[in-house]
Amino acid sequence: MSKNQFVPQIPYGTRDLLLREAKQKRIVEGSLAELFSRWGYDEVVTPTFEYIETLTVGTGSDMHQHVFKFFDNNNRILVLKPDMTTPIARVAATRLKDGPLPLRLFYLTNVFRHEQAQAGRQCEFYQAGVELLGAPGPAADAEVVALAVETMLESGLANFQVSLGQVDFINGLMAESGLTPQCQQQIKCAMVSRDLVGLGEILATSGLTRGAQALLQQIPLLHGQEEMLNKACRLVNNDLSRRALDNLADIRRLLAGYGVDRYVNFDLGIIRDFDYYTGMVLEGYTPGLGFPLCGGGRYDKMLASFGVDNPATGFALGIERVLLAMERQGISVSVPAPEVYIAWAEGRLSPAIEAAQQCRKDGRRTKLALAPAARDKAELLASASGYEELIYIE
Ligand SMILES: N[C@@H](Cc1c[nH]c[nH+]1)C(=O)O
Repeated sequence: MSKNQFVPQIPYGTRDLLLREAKQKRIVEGSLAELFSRWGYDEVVTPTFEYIETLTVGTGSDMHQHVFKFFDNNNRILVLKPDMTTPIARVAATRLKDGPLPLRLFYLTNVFRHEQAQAGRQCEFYQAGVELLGAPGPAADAEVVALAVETMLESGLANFQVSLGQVDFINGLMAESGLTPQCQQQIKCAMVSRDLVGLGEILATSGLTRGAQALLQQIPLLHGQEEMLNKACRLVNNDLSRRALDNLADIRRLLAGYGVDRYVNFDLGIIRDFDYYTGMVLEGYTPGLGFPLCGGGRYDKMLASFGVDNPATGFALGIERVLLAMERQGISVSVPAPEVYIAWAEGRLSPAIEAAQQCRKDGRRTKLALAPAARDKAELLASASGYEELIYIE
């Protein structure tokens, strides 16, 4: 073997989805596409890459470090899309701006973010999601939360929870504290990564009173059912946070009508890694997976950045994360078995082709042997590969 033999590799954070995995992905995506259309959502497909100015609208400065960048022939910077919310906001504010509102759009796509790769968390990954544009208020948020729950049920998961937070709850507390924007940002970063020790250290040097520190330190621990919202309401002293809690209670009331409220709880410590959220935020979790299966929320300012001032809300689900959770929980996606294997004796290829074409016309999954084989060998091969039927042409 030559010393410099070429070993083909794939880039960091990418994966080949082979055979069964690719089939499972397609089955899950197919059933989600049907679910979304049953809820009145229409599919959109946008370019894989766009100009950096477009795709980083509202995502926060941190996102610049996480996008894959390259240049076009005119030296303009392009990026691979890190999510679909921004491209959909662009489409809604441009080509779809004169259509009736609200707009209900869905997507199934790969997205790209530079991350520390691990199982269920690659740099290229697949999302199924919806965006509901042009509708303010809890009715739209409740629809999105209910659909997030249905999405996970449709994928085959049973053991999961969708947690709801509200960015204005934390914003109100930050404003109440009088901390500098820089210190507020540090606190939010510690909360995004659920780093309670780091949060404690930042608060200890923040100059806040002990009472104010204790209040902010408690935020990540504020999760539970509706009683927790009442408890949180007693802790805060500002209208923004109180209105945020009322908003969550309104959404929760509507969710009861969808029959999904047992899958929903509250977590006031949720801070998403995109800066564009302006209201309710959601994250879906399942045991055994240390990161959310789905995430989303309300983003009422993003469309204004594209020139059309409309509210919006939505969520996206990580397809590989769902498949990984199902595998870990022993839930199988039933992949259709191969149906017919057509083998043939020496000189009988033409009638075998005819037989194969007939089976395919009849809608049966059919594989045709490409070389002659003895019947006993063909029988062995067909049963080892799990075919339902062998047709042997002699
Ligand atoms: N784009 C977000 C999810 C989302 C959809 N709509 C609103 N938020 C993400 O990838 O996490």
